[in-house]
Amino acid sequence: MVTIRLHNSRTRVKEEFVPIDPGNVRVYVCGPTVYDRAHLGNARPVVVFDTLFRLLRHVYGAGHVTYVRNFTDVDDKINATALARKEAGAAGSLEDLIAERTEETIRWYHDDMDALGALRPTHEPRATAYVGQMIAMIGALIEGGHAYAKEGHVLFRVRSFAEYGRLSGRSVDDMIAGARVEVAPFKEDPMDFVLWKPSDDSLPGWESPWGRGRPGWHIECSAMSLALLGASFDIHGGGIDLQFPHHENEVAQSCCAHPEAEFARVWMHNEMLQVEGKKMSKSLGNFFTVRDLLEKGVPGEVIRFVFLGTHYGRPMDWTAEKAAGASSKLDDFVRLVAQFGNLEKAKDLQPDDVIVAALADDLNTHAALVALENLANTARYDDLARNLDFLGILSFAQLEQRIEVRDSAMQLLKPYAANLAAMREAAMATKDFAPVDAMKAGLLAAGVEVRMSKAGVELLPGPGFDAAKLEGLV
Ligand SMILES: Nc1ncnc2c1ncn2[C@@H]1O[C@H](COP(=O)(O)OP(=O)(O)OP(=O)(O)O)[C@@H](O)[C@H]1O
Ligand SMILES: [Zn+2]
Repeated sequence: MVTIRLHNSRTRVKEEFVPIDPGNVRVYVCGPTVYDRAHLGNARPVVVFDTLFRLLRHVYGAGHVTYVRNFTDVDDKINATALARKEAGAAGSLEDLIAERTEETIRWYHDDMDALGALRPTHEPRATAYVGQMIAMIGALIEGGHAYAKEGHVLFRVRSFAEYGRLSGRSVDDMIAGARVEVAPFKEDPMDFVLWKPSDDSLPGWESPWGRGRPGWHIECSAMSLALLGASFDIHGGGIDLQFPHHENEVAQSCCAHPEAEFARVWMHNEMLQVEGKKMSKSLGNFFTVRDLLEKGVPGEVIRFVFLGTHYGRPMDWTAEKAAGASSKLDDFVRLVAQFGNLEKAKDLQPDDVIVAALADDLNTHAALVALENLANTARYDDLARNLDFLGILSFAQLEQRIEVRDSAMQLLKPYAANLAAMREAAMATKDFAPVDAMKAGLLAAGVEVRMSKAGVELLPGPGFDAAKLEGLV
């Protein structure tokens, strides 16, 4: 069996990964708060943990991995978005507007992440479907002395958990000194964080022993991971921006509610997608959405390929150069598979050992891409196709479609190639090359790659090939 090694942010070392139950390897990743389109930064953890999911499925079997990624569909940012729409005159109750917004955002999210080749997780729980479990967990925390209710709020008593700060490597006192903790009259200690808060009539709320209210963000993940994966599971992932306070608070809640269990054994954090050295984020306003890029004609496989070029533990920038490089490399791969590969044979192959070993080494995706290129350079075209599919860059279905489009374009271009060859013949005699040049320019404008040599004229569909632009060329 392949040995997987992962950098565990909890222990801060790269460790051999040993699942609690190899028959059911369990992974939880914090998903999006669904109030708006995902920006490119939000897509990074999706690609990173999809790659992990694919590796685990390969090593332990597709039916032996449970991957949970939640939707946070109750949150003050969602309420604010819906309220703004209501104030702008949108029809329907606030609750309807909230439901409409979260449904719409979840659809967008699926469309965008599907385009990046991300497999759907095994479960995608919505927080609003687990409020009962959250209330139960909060009740247990109060009973155990780890939380207290005051003025309709329930707060987690941070000082009751000696290990608070372990995950992010901070002491409680440092945190108080450095953090923007909210001081509130209902808190015993400024570090204490909200498990439950009261909702007035204008806000979504659930009945609870502490009055009508809604959960805090952190308890959502603790309750959903418990419900779907149990009190101890293998891997918990998310962006490094969530390590503190979100993950620290998840640990505190889950470990105090279930002291007999270990919660997440391995913690993995992806570094940030940056814009000029700063985290891409909604609050800084320095973002563009995945949809923006897709609509600009940057296909999902190019985005994924660029992401895989940098190790998840390192910050990275998105640049047009990287996208152009990825795009031309992928075009080369497709051309090679189309010309020399056999997809039916490729489907029977196993993923390449070197690529699997690279991923097993703490998801060394950069090395995996180098190995992929090596398959192309050593004429292993069926393996190339197999591993494009394995890495989620181009599935077999996408490859088939690309090859079909390419073949029909080649068919379409045949008469143009014959024509151009004839024009060149004629120009040799008349010495007037202007018609040849005009034809060539027209073909280039239609995204056609023109190769003219002594041997003849070859026309190939290039990346921006547009058949409609061929009209009127002959
Ligand atoms: N710039 C980024 N690079 C990589 N991952 C990011 C980036 N920004 C957010 N994430 C990750 O995206 C996931 C979804 O997070 P969440 O829904 O909380 O983001 P958000 O609040 O919409 O983003 P923002 O941080 O822009 O306000 C989390 O795992 C988070 O760590
Ligand atoms: Zn979470």
